[in-house]
Amino acid sequence: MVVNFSGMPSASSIFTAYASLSALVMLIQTMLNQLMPRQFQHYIWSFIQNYLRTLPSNAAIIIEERDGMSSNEVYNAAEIYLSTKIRENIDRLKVSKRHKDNNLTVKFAQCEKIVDFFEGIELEWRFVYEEKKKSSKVIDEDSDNLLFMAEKKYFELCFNKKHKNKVLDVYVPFMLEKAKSIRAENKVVKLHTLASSVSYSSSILWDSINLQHPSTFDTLAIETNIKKAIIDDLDRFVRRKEFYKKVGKAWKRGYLLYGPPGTGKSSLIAAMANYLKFDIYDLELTNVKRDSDLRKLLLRTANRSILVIEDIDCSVELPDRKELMCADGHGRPHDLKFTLSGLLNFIDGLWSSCGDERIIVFTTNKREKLDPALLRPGRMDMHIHMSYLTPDGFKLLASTYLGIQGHHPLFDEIGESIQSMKITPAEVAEELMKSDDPDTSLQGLVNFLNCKRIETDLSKIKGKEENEVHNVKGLASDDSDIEAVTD
Ligand SMILES: Nc1ncnc2c1ncn2[C@@H]1O[C@H](COP(=O)(O)OP(=O)(O)OP(=O)(O)O)[C@@H](O)[C@H]1O
Ligand SMILES: [Mg+2]
Repeated sequence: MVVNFSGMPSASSIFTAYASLSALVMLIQTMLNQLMPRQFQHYIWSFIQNYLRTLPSNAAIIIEERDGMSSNEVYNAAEIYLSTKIRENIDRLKVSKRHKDNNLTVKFAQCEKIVDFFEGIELEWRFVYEEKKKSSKVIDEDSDNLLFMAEKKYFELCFNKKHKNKVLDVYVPFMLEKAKSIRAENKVVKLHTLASSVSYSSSILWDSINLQHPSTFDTLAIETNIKKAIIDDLDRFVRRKEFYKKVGKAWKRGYLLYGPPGTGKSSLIAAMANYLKFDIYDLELTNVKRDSDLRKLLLRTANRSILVIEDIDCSVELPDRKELMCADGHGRPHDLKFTLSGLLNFIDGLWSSCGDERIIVFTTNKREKLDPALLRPGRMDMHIHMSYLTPDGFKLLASTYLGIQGHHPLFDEIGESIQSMKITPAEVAEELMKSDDPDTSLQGLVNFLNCKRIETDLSKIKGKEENEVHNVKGLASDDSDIEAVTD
């Protein structure tokens, strides 16, 4: 952190001076705004500031918006931190909202001040905005954009000189941390998907939209102990930065979600993202043609994110690298397709060591169809079985979809049916959405479950009959051909 100290007057005297001057300052400001040209206003302001700086025993930290060509993290943090103090402290506010934001951004306007108290220290913040006479061109290091610098913005933080070390060593880091957690709280979770115009020649890019999936751990109907184990695992993962460093492992975690369609695999991923406020990168393997594309895409994923590869069993044929080398004929690695080993090695190696707090999730309907390389111990840290609905899971759905908190006369009947059949949460959720009236919805569900039971019984009978015919045929053709019988 680069600190810019101005040789400064005393905090108490500057505060007293500000206090007594404050009314006068407001008056002058109003007059200036109305009567004088902008340049002259600026001159008067500089004069007042310089006068205040001559007061003894005060220190001030200047926090400029930019540090040379790159943006200043302390400035950004100060802006966020102070936005939480603004409403109660000052009356002139700047309010804005970008399209992608959920909340209003509140900043304080030129020459307003905020007094903050930290462990008995009084700290006064002021925001200063200066227009430069001549604009200068610089390249923004963060975004590579060309900027025209026609203004200078900075915060001035004044306090008593004797607290200089504490302010620098404790208060400023405290403010940085606070800003980080506020930023995380307000973060809009994004869903990154592959840009649609994909061809062999053009490179593939991520496209992002706000994740609108409302699934949370509260709305997810899965067994309570599984839910708790997942939440505990995620919590442990995010707080273990030092642990991963100590043991020399990349800070990443892999989850394999498996189970029938409609049991909540995708909903669980959304719940994880909403819980951690991590962005999701949905990697559609069918759109990726080459190992090199895959590497590029993976390297363009941000930290604190979840990389998702859905339906890994059927999304793409992943031939083994050896086969491809043979196909090439010269023993050269083939680049026209990508390989499962390429994917897994890259994820385990370079990708995870290039970033922090990476989560990777694979989903499948059929775990038994997966390549053994994926199931190898240590590859995926947690295998989560998403199964059919349980009576408890149903109660949670009834509470989320219909607002029924306690018991309902139809619950026992529905519970018994759910217990004895394979019903997915998706099927039940669909039934519960059919009416606004809870009684009608539940009755609809009872009817649905009865029909399903009849269908299941019928198909069982049909299956049994076919099996019997099959057995008789097998025995008739060849007594020893047990394989044919069992097939
Ligand atoms: N466990 C669950 N808890 C709450 N709602 C669920 C659950 N499972 C499914 N649903 C509901 O069913 C819909 C479909 O579920 P989801 O897409 O998460 O299933 P999936 O397991 O990913 O299915 P697929 O294997 O077809 O991708 C969800 O939008 C949600 O409304
Ligand atoms: Mg899914």
